[in-house]
Amino acid sequence: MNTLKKPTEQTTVVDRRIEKTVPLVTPLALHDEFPLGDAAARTVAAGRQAVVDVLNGADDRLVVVVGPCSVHDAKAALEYAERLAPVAERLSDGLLVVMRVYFEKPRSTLGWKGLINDPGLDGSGDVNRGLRIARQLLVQVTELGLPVGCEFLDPITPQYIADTVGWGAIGARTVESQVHRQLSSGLSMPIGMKNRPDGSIGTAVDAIKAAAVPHVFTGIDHDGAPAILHTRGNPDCHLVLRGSDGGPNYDAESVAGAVELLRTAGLPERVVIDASHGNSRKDHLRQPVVAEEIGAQVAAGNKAIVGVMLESFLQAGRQELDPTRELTYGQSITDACMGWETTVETLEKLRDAAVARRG
Ligand SMILES: O=C[C@H](O)[C@H](O)COP(=O)(O)O
Ligand SMILES: C=C(OP(=O)(O)O)C(=O)O
Repeated sequence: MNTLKKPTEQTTVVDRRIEKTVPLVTPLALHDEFPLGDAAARTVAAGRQAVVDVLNGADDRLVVVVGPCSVHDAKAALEYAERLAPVAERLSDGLLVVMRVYFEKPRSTLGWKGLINDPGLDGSGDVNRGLRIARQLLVQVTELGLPVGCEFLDPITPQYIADTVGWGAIGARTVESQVHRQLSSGLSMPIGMKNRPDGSIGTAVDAIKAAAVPHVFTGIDHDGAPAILHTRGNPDCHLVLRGSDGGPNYDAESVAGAVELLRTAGLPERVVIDASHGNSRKDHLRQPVVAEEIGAQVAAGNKAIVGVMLESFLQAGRQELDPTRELTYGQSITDACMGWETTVETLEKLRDAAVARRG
């Protein structure tokens, strides 16, 4: 219910297209309900620092951000995390594994906008429930010792979940947005800036520069009260090459071009490469091939490649969100993902590539 009291004349001009307003849980209440324990907080802090060390060349491993395109079922996502944790440990001499736990989906036009926005998968928009499920899962995954990666899309939600996140992304569709650049300047973890869907890398380079410095913008504080946020600037933003509508940009020539752009901009020469999206043309069968080609560049000594992103779930492929039939357990309802076995093989090859580069 909108409770603003207004004179009659004003009621004819205010909120003409707001159907209803529902109170939102406060960040503090959600933190109290699902607290991040000491061990989980250590996982977050250590994960962030390890990513920064890889970005800065102090750690010669590859960061691999791997997991479902989106979480729509917390049970399946937790099962995935339970499988991933021991694999991450086994390959930790070459890889720093961060699990993709994505709750916010930017859409090209329309579509399901992710579990925080619509946990019922039916357009009912129960954001309070979505935030609860999301935070609980994030805490559970970090309790397994796995650092978590999220895309930040809504400028309000970080207050609810950002303390659990080890690595963040600003997506291809929002990398040009001042709101997201300001937000990144205040986020506590390293942020990957993706190239634009049309392929513009310059826009992501601009985002890295913009987020590196302090900003002042409006948001909410932990009590949920409106607040003016003064940020410190984020020195740990970096480029993510995700291909484009026109084709991939993971090949050696494209990577060299991107690194040159970073060098010319006076930025550290480091890139994460997303093997999915424009680089696989959203074909999950292409992802292991792309990852292998990225691995070959790494094994040949390319030190600018500091990370790889993979979209992977328990079951290969994707399914339509169809209310008339039951969903297949552990399969993506957004972009197609690699299945579990292929994921493990791909991670093992990337680990070998990182170890070969060291040698
Ligand atoms: O990662 C997921 C999708 O690529 C992204 O949300 C855009 O999806 P859409 O083009 O199907 O809307
Ligand atoms: C939406 C995503 O990617 P992009 O912004 O590159 O399309 C994603 O990684 O979920």
